[in-house]
Amino acid sequence: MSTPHINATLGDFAETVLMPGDPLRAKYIAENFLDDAKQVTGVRNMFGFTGTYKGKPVSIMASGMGIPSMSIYARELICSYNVKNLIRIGTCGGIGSDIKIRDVIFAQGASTDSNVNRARVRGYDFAAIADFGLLENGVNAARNLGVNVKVGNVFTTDTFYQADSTFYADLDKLGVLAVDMETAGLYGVAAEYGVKAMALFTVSDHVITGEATPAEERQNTFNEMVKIALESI
Ligand SMILES: O=P(O)(O)O[C@H]1O[C@H](CO)[C@@H](O)[C@H]1O
Ligand SMILES: O=c1cc[nH]c(=O)[nH]1
Repeated sequence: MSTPHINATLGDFAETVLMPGDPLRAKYIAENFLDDAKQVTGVRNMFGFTGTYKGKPVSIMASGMGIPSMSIYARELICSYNVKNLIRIGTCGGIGSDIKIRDVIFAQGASTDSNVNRARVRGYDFAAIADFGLLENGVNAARNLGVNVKVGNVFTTDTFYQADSTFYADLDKLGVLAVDMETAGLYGVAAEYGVKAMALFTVSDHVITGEATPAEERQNTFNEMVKIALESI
């Protein structure tokens, strides 16, 4: 059995799937963190792998960039492959003045300029939130690994290149920690189908100060976040 975008068979995915945006990061994680990893899907090069971490089955599946792409993969994983826990492991742009590049941030909630979640509630606001259990496990795993994390509201945008950069200052005043492009969509899909979702990120750049992580350091901070996610399951 396959879906329009995933050519795996039922049983190929574990109940818990970690989702980076980038397919090559999915491959990197499978090769460097999992035991007995095998590729289970590759339609459009949106790679998915299943293996074990410390004996527990886990899958890694890329989401691509943006809410529409994430929503397609999340929906197909849930409805056709019985996935129950979706954990986004991404990069984000820092917004808050106390957010530094390389920080790890958990998205307790995700605001958005997309209409997808309002469409789910007849045009009203929908508070897109992380599953509390996944969030708690993630924060505890970070504490056990000695990693300081920030937890709060993020903003999921459809527009990577904002025309008006003062928008970020407005978000900062509202306490929004960071910007990404998928989390509000993931939380909306998970709520619609009654499964659990959570997102954590490493801060790759700061959208107000312009500071960015040097490429060679990006992998190290990314590894830290992957370890937190894997230890949390
Ligand atoms: O690193 P990933 O997980 O792709 O996340 C961030 O990076 C992409 C933009 O460069 C968007 O997908 C954004 O959400
Ligand atoms: O979505 C994202 C991710 C990283 N940096 C940004 O500015 N935006």
